[in-house]
Amino acid sequence: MTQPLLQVKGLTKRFKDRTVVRDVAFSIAEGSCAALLGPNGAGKTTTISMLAGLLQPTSGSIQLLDQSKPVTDRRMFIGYLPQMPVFYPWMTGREFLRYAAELAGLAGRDAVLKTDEWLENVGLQHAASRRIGGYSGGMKQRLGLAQALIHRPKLLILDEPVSALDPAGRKDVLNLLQRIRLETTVLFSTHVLHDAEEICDEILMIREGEIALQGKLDQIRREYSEPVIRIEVGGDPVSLKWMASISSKAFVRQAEITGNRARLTVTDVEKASFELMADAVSHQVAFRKFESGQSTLEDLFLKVVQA
Ligand SMILES: Nc1ncnc2c1ncn2[C@@H]1O[C@H](COP(=O)(O)OP(=O)(O)OP(=O)(O)O)[C@@H](O)[C@H]1O
Repeated sequence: MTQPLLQVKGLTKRFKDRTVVRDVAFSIAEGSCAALLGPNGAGKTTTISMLAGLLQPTSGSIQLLDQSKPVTDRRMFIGYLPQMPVFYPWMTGREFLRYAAELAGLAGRDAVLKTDEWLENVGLQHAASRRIGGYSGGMKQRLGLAQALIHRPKLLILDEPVSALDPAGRKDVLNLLQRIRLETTVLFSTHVLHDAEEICDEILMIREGEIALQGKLDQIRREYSEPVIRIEVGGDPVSLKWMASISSKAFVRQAEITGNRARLTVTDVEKASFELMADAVSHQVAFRKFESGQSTLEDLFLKVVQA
């Protein structure tokens, strides 16, 4: 069993009379990659800021553990990249990273060596002598990652690391995170499920400041996947009337019908497909689309978020 690296209990943050993070509890095992997933305003940045030590919790505990022993030097243990990292645009990439290395406690030759090593790791060696003001969003984010990792932290915490990037920048940063996660435990926040699915093995879904769902991605996928049928019919009165009647079928557990489209959660996908088709043919319904399969994590995410 892998050791927990981070243990959070009862974490709560109130701003004046408003509670924006409420009784959040989770733990992150060494070597895992966890996504804190939630819609805008769910409380991701507030939670991450408390974990990074930038915001004082109203109550609750955050424990960092190294081989089961409490960590005292948080600065060396954690690498952190905020949602909007601030760079000095007049500095070169190399100057900035050297400065970051010194701030992280590295000195002299060690700082120089680490600076070069990380410029190369994030693919910025050729741009190292250029001013950051001329960097693209993806380059800045890679520089931010190098800054967060230069002191070899055990835990890397990132707040929406790819949200502001174009598809190419996003891919660059996700690839880099994929590589890093082989040796560093990663926690990152995102409101994009796809980003979480791409590199993470654990998810924590947060909604209105509370954890709505958490666990291993595979397990959640298995546990919550349900047989689903999606139908689209023509806009004629006969088809629409039939559509409005299908939610009462015995095999339909849940129906979301909007006009000529329906998404049905059913008990048995084969039986339901057969009966729906036979019924539609006998009523002369104009089918445009009929799709059967399992619900996706996206369906679950939307359900959790919209609940
Ligand atoms: N300093 C503050 N004072 C008062 N309310 C705050 C403060 N910081 C955040 N909030 C509120 O707390 C809630 C959660 O904000 P937070 O930034 O943590 O959400 P988020 O999930 O990171 O959202 P986003 O994806 O938009 O960044 C929001 O309603 C926000 O307005």
